[in-house]
This record gives sequence, C-alpha cells and structure tokens, in this order.
Amino acid sequence: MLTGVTVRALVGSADVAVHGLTLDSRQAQPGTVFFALRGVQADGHQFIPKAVEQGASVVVCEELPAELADATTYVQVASSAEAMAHVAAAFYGHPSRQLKLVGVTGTNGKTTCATALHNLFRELGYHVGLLSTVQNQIDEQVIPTTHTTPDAIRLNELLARMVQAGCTHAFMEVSSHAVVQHRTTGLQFAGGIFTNLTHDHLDYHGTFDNYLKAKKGFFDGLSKQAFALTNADDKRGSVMLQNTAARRETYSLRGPATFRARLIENAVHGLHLDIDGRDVQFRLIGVFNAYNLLAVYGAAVLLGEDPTEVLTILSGLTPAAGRFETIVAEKTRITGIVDFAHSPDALENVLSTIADIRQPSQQIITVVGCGGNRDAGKRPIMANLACQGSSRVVLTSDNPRFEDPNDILAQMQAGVQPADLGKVLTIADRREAIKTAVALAQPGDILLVAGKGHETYQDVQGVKSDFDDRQVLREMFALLGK
Ligand SMILES: CC(=O)N[C@H]1[C@@H](OP(=O)(O)OP(=O)(O)OC[C@H]2O[C@@H](n3ccc(=O)[nH]c3=O)[C@H](O)[C@@H]2O)O[C@H](CO)[C@@H](O)[C@@H]1O[C@H](C)C(=O)N[C@@H](C)C(=O)N[C@H](CCC(=O)O)C(=O)O
Ligand SMILES: Nc1ncnc2c1ncn2[C@@H]1O[C@H](COP(=O)(O)OP(=O)(O)OP(=O)(O)O)[C@@H](O)[C@H]1O
Ligand SMILES: N[C@H](CCC[C@H](N)C(=O)O)C(=O)O
Ligand SMILES: [Mg+2]
Repeated sequence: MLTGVTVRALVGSADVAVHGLTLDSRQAQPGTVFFALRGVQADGHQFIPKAVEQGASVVVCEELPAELADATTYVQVASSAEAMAHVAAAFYGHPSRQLKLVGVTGTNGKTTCATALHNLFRELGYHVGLLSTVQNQIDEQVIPTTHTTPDAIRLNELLARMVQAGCTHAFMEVSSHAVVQHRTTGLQFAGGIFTNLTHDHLDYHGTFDNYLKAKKGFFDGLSKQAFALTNADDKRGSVMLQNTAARRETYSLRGPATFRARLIENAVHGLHLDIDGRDVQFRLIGVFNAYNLLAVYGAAVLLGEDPTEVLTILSGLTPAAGRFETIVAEKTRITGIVDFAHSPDALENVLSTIADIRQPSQQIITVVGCGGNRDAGKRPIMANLACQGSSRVVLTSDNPRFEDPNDILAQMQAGVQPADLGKVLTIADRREAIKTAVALAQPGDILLVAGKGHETYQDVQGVKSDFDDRQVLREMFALLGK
C-alpha cells in the first residue's frame, strides 16, 4: 500500500491488516490507518494521540509524535496528503486504472461540462460515473456530495463503487483546492479539460499566480497516454499545458484549434453553432456555454466517439441544475433565472447573456450576494458588475458561514459607483430580497437570482437550513399574485 510513497521512517510492524482509512481521528478504530494532515484550521498531528486511543492500527504522519504506542505502527512520510492519495488508490484497487476517467478544471464551467459528459455518455449507452459539485452519480443513482472534489479516500471509494457497478467512464471536477491538497494524486486520468481561469479563491491561494499554478498542477500530473484539452481562447489556456506529458489538444471559437466552432446565433431558445463544419442547434444558452459544449464535444471525440452521434445527443442536452435555470411566472411572464454565478466572470457572463437575449422592453433585476469565509476581493467587483448589467439590484446574503452578513454587504456596497446608488437596495434576508425583487418586477421583466444555483440550504454559523432559490422564487410569484 505504500508504493509510490516517500517513507522517511517506519516504526512498528509493516505487516498490519488494515480494513479502513481515515483522515479524522474521530473515525479511527482498530484496523484503520489514520492520516495526520496539516489543515487550515488545525494540524491533524495534534489528534494522533486521540486516534491511537481509539485504536488506530497505523498512523501516517510528517512528524513522529514524542510518545509512541507499542501496538501502533507509525509511518513518517514527506507529505501525509500525498501519501494518503497513494495509499487510498492502492487500498481501493486502483479503480481509476479500470475507468476512462476525465477531469475538468477551471474557474467556471466544471459542473456544466462534467454533467454534460455524464449525460452524453449515458445516452451513448455506457455505464458512467460522475463526481460534481451538485451530486455524485453512478448512472442514474445519486450519491450526495459535500465537495466539488472529494478527499482522496472518499474519491477512490466512489471510483471503486463505479467500477463495481460496471462503469467504463467517469467524469469529475478537479478543484484547485483538490490539486493543492493532493486529493487527485495517484489517479490515472484518460484526459483533462481546462475551461478558463478568472478571479476566485484568492483567500485560499493567496495570489492569482498560485491559483494558476494549482490548476496547472493537474495537467503537470497527467501521463503521456492522456489527452490535455485546453481552451485556446483563454489567456491562460496555453500555459496550462506548458509542462504536461499528455497529448495537447485545443478548442476555440476564434481561431485555429483541434476543435473549432463558430457562433451563428445566441438566442433565448438556445445556441446555434457551426462545429467543425456541422450546423447544430443546442438548448443551452450563452456564449460561455458554447465553450462548454465545444469542450465536451472535443473530449468525447478524443475518447473515440463518433462526432455526428455526439453532436446529435449534445443538441438535446439541458443544463445542469441551477445553471441558467428558468422559472416563468404564470400571469406576468416574468422570467426568473436561477444561476450559480458566484465569481465575477460568471456573473458578467450570465448578465451579458441575458442582455444579448432580452427584448428592449424587458428590465433586468438582479438579486446577488457573496459567500462568507471565501475570497472577499470578489465582493465589490460582483456588486459593481450587477449594477452595470441590471436596471435594479438587490444585494443580499449568500452563505454567510461564520461572517457577519452585514460586513459582507458593506464590502459589496463599496463596489457600487455613486451613479448606481439609486438602483441598489440592500436586504440581508435572502427570502425578503427575492420577495422585494419579485415585487419590483413588471410583467415580462427578467429576474436573475445569482450565487446559489442548485444549493438547497443556507449556511449560517455552520448550521445549514433549508433554502432553495428556485422554490423561494416560485413561492413569491404565487404570494404576490404574479
Ligand atoms: C479549505 C479546505 O479546503 N478545507 C478542507 C480541509 O479542511 P481543513 O484544512 O480546514 O481541516 P482542519 O479542520 O484544519 O483539520 C486538519 C485535519 O485534522 C483532522 N481532524 C480535525 C479535528 C479532529 O477532531 N480530528 C481530526 O483528525 C481533519 O479531519 C483534517 O484532516 O480538509 C477537509 C477534509 O478533507 C475538508 O473537508 C475541508 O473542506 C472544507 C469543508 C471546505 O469548505 N472546502 C472548500 C473550500 C473546498 O474544498 N472547495 C472546493 C471547491 C472550490 C471551487 O468552487 O472551485 C472543493 O473541491 O469542494
Ligand atoms: N465556460 C464558462 N465560462 C464562464 N462562466 C461560466 C462558464 N460555464 C458556466 N459559467 C457560469 O459559472 C457558473 C458556475 O458554472 P459551473 O457550476 O459549471 O462551474 P464550476 O466550475 O463547476 O463551479 P464550482 O467551482 O463552484 O464548482 C454558472 O452558473 C454560469 O454562471
Ligand atoms: N464551491 C464554491 C461554491 C460557492 C457557492 C456560493 N454559494 C458560496 O457559498 O460562496 C465554494 O465553496 O467556494
Ligand atoms: Mg462545480
């Protein structure tokens, strides 16, 4: 199980029967391996005594504790997180080697692409796994998720379940946190896709350059048997593949690339594109989705699928939950749009898409907030973008987590230009904010509720209460007789 791991010291027997792995001392028990990880909040090394007390058979750590228990095996490694990924892959029988596993990375579009690939390959007749922000899936079986990319133990366990269920393919999101924390280390990928890189997660990575390096780290780790498919139109598209051993492939809407598309029309009923000389109508809306569709098409072709068959299926695909999901009020025909835009680029794209498809008589009203304990730099920018793209804006809470919602809102308000102050309302209670926006909307208007998309909860002080933008929007349309 330690193959691929740089072992610095081994104390105790190497011949231990192990039937479980954990990164949480509270889950440790006889027969388990406990990995002491250095985290953001705490250092897992401080929980080694607790794990041993609970009976952990093996402890994997970067520093040996001062007191060693006789019955426990200690493995000192250079990086506990990296070791955990290798051990997890081995423990679950290297499931990634038995799948065609494709990872999608980038600031925006990961869920959209991974979900579309899952649905496409299901329709092509395969058994398929999915690991995404919205949910994990084995064919149509839904397995709830807590992360965009699970930790290495859970990840390999899920991949093993996919293999057991007969899956031939799996599509997953690879977040920048996942790369830095070695959640995907030791996996064998058949391919990687890069969508785009814009402002997000600088709270965690510190600088944009570190964020870029994290994403690039995924491509640096691909093998030469894999493909690396990048967005040639993104400023960072080529740097992503600079040091990869994988086969380099590109997609573009603007210039030469392995996979090329030309935008014919971006309309309210969907996109009309020319892809590699084929004229295709899609149900997804917005130029950003032209990129997502092209990436998905390219990956499918690189996996050996027939281009015409792929495009036929893609043309019928609907968006992932909470991505440009529309809810139309019965009487007034107000169009509610619930979208997971929680970064400046996503918000700008969604608003410019709405601007492209709206009639001149339709006003755009936007409800938006920013998450707590996340990149604060996004807050003023997102508030300003909301103002630039809308006639009225209601600033509200997203998931405040452990921050004071009013502090977050004050930081958002700082981004509102004096000329726009008149169009902005600030209502911390998200339900009230949506209600107010619905009340403000005139028949036929467009009401964007951004930031939470598919989420069915609101996280306040670590407590997740039921909250679903789509449901609240429907409720308010009914309540206000819209
Ligand atoms: C910032 C971040 O990535 N945090 C992740 C990290 O937690 P942490 O570093 O805070 O852990 P910690 O609390 O300091 O504890 C350190 C270690 O001690 C252990 N511990 C702790 C207490 C105890 O009693 N015993 C014990 O053993 C913990 O299990 C942990 O291994 O490791 C944990 C275990 O894997 C993750 O659950 C946790 O995700 C938190 C919940 C999170 O919110 N992560 C977000 C930011 C995230 O990962 N997001 C990306 C997507 C971002 C995107 O949109 O692109 C994702 O992939 O989901
Ligand atoms: N290719 C794209 N370029 C820019 N914006 C996009 C793109 N695709 C989707 N978006 C916008 O970003 C939002 C999030 O999309 P999606 O959930 O697919 O991204 P993600 O990368 O999975 O996000 P997360 O990092 O939270 O997992 C969408 O609701 C939409 O507003
Ligand atoms: N995966 C992203 C999702 C953010 C969604 C937004 N609603 C928020 O809570 O900030 C994150 O964890 O940063
Ligand atoms: Mg996602």
